[in-house]
Amino acid sequence: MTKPLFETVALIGIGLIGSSLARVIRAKGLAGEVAIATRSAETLEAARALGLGDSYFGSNAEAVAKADLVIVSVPVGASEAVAREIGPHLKPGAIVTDVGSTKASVVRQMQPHIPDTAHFVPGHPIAGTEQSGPQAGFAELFEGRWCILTPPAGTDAGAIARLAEFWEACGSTVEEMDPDHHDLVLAIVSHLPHIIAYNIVGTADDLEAVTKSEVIKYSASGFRDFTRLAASDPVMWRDVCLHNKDAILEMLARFSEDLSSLQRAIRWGDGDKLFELFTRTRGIRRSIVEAGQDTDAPNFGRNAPKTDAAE
Ligand SMILES: NC(=O)C1=CN([C@@H]2O[C@H](COP(=O)(O)OP(=O)(O)OC[C@H]3O[C@@H](n4cnc5c(N)ncnc54)[C@H](O)[C@@H]3O)[C@@H](O)[C@H]2O)C=CC1
Ligand SMILES: O=C(O)C(=O)Cc1ccc(O)cc1
Repeated sequence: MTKPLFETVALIGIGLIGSSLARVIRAKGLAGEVAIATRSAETLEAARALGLGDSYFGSNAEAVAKADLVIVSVPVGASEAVAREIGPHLKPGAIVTDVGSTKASVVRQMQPHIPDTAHFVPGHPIAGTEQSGPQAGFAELFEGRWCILTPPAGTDAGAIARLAEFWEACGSTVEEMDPDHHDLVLAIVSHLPHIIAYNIVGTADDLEAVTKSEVIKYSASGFRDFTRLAASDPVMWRDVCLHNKDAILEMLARFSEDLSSLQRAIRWGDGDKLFELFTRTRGIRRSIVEAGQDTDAPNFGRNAPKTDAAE
């Protein structure tokens, strides 16, 4: 086995993403030692039972003391609390990163607590599923996926390169981006689809005539795809909405305008307009498939083993 990229990696938060990292680190020998801390004692015990790490800590501060790389994988609303706890205990030269789905807010929350002696390089793997918890992770999650890094100006280039090397070893392709740009792009390609899914499933559930058994019985694959997204973790997605508020509201405004236009076309029987839009969007799907970005739905969970939580 080749030399590990990092002597000790600390994983703060051991849910879907943290546990997938633990598994790929072990599978590819990317660290000499993996230290794990998470908020609840129950989750820590679950991680221990799954054998995800080498050492387990009830305190985030204790877990980072020896670490060369610290990866924070918690809901974005918990980022500041975690940074405040770990900041004073970081080893000089340590790299601190995160995996949060929003970036500008995470930078605002964490950066003030990271000492100058450490390197802060925020990140976001564009890889996940609707599941959560330490049982849900799998080593192949990051394979063939993008990982976006949003280092603040002036970040040590060597630290960025080492983190990029880590993500590449996990199977990802790394891109650098400005945090605000990241938040705008992700608002339309990831956050809005989830919000729309939560909304349509909620609307269907509210309609007495098609509730419960009929929603399940007659749901065609289109609606089923929405129910998968709408089964995503409520804490995580509450935090994404609260912490990428401006970009999401901007994209929702655009979305509502376009939806009104579609509504008008249906009301006035404007078949040409409907045909033009549906033809254009079909082309977009085809170009995604041709680019090898998608094989078949559901895209993001393609390698996920079936677990009870998935049912
Ligand atoms: N689920 C997904 O598909 C993806 C999620 N992300 C991001 O990754 C992060 C983690 O998400 P998941 O792993 O899916 O969530 P999860 O719910 O599976 O795991 C979250 C973990 O954080 C722990 N935690 C919460 N507050 C904490 C605190 N103060 N200190 C220590 N641990 C704490 C929980 O105990 C749990 O182990 C989120 O920021 C999310 O936006 C990024 C890409 C994909
Ligand atoms: O399950 C899906 O379809 C996803 O979209 C997973 C996902 C969720 C959040 C992210 O920040 C990145 C990927």
